[in-house]
Amino acid sequence: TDTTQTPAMTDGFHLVIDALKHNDIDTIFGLVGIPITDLCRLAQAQGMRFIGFRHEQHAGNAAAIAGYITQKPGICMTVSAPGFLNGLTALANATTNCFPMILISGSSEREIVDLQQGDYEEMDQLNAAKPYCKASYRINRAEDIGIGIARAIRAAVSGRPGGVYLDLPAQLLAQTLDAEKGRKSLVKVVDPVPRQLPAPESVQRALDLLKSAKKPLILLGKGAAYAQADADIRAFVENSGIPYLPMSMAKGLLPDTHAQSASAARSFVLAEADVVVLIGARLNWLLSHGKGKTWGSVPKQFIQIDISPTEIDSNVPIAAPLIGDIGSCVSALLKGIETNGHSKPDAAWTGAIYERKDKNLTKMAATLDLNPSPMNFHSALRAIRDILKTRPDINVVNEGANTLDYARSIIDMYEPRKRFDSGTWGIMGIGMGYAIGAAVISGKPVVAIEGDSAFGFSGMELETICRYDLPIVTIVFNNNGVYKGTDPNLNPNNANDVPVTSFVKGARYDKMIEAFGGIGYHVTTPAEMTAALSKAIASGKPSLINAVIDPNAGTESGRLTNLNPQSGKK
Ligand SMILES: Cc1ncc(Cn2c(C)c(CCOP(=O)(O)OP(=O)(O)O)sc2=O)c(N)n1
Repeated sequence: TDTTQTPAMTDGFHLVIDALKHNDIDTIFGLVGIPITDLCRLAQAQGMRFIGFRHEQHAGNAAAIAGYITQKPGICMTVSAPGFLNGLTALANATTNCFPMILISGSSEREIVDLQQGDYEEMDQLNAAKPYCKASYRINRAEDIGIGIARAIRAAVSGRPGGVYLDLPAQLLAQTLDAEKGRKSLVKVVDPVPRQLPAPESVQRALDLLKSAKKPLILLGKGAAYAQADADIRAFVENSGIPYLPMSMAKGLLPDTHAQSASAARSFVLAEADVVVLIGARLNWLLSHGKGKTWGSVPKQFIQIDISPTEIDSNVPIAAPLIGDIGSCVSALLKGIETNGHSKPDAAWTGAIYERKDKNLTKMAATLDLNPSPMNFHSALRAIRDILKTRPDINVVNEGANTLDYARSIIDMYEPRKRFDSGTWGIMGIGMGYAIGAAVISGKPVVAIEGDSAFGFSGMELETICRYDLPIVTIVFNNNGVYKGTDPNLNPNNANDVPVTSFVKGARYDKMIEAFGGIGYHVTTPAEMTAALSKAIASGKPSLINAVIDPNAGTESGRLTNLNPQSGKK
């Protein structure tokens, strides 16, 4: 009898899963279909967690948040062409926000696509992705799957984190390879995020500038939260005594109730500071590009920590660039202020900030204490704030216009990497994807505070949330429209036309989640909000609170009203 053993074989399907697992990746967010359905089945069969979505953009957003929380790339898997395109929005958003994720999409055969012969879901995905992500690769041979996935992982997390596109032509998955050769082709990425230390002379320049400051300010961006250098960042703020301002996703690095937080005096400190230390915060539109009336007339000198040298001088001259990873740079500054004879800021500066904070907080408290009917953003958010203050472990997702702007200042955060919002791009639709990503990865409950229009972008994922029985409470701020719900019908030819910003009056979003087995609550007062939110969190079940908000409350575009173009026509 023939005693020669036919060599054991493997295939592209198995090598993709083996390569991900070989790099300690255990979760895939995606939406199946040709050619990845069997790949996702195999992932599950091999013990990976596959979370199936209803739209690829939300799977991608979940993957992005997984990356932000873990510093390992979140994985989103989609079908070719339209599925890839739906995921591309999330990939571009991840890249803009510096969240590490890999969008893996099946694709059509090169020989057909390149001759444009009209393949099923034909698209040149690799080139379509290039402008919107940090790197994009295609793997054509099974023996290259190991190095290809390693390359994608390193590209996603090293340097400035971001989105990577990985293109897998359908035939690649079907290719077979000697099992031993396949095993040897796997690559475990070594030191994917190497420390990048700042030059000593750069550190000294920054310390000398800081020492000369009369009104120093520290600005913490979401990069500072991502860095997971929490203890050193807190020590640098507290040991230097310098007031700090957290950007929205950096809230919680230090508790928002911290004495050195200048959030309640944001306008004052941005205008009055003379030396500003930027830690993981870029001078983009969120910071008025570092110039103009936001920054007042006091000349500013910036110390900027960034991993990328070309970020420096992007908008305004930077007096003391510190290039390196945030952990290494903050650690160097922390050591330096101890040895460089740094003294705490003048009491005149910290006292002025305290005074301004106190005045602003008193003014805000007055609005918060009002209890109008129907509820407005403030009265609803006050009830939510008082519940969340008792549960610092709960993740908060937040999007909308007024809902985003008011929640950012009213809902205090106490722990890092617990607030996920529209971020650098101001994108709507991140809600349910971010909530699922945060719940799956952190294992902690999520409260998603959503404008009703914002919720609409990802609302169908309520079914996903119920299917995986995730402890996510979605609160819809229901004011019957985009921004507000009070626009008139402007159509001179149709008295029954619908105003461009309006939604169904009195919509009951709480009934939506009941359709999938979740628990719905309908609230019209802060007291009802308090009761419903407490019950929903305690239940640990997928829940939705439909919060009726006064359609007249708020402003168009929230605080961005001024970005709406105004015609010069008189
Ligand atoms: C993908 C996408 N589409 C549209 C917008 C424009 N937009 C939209 C549609 C917003 C929603 C505002 O309505 P809302 O009900 O969610 O907010 P309120 O909190 O003001 O009620 S905020 C905003 O900038 C966007 N930012 N992103």
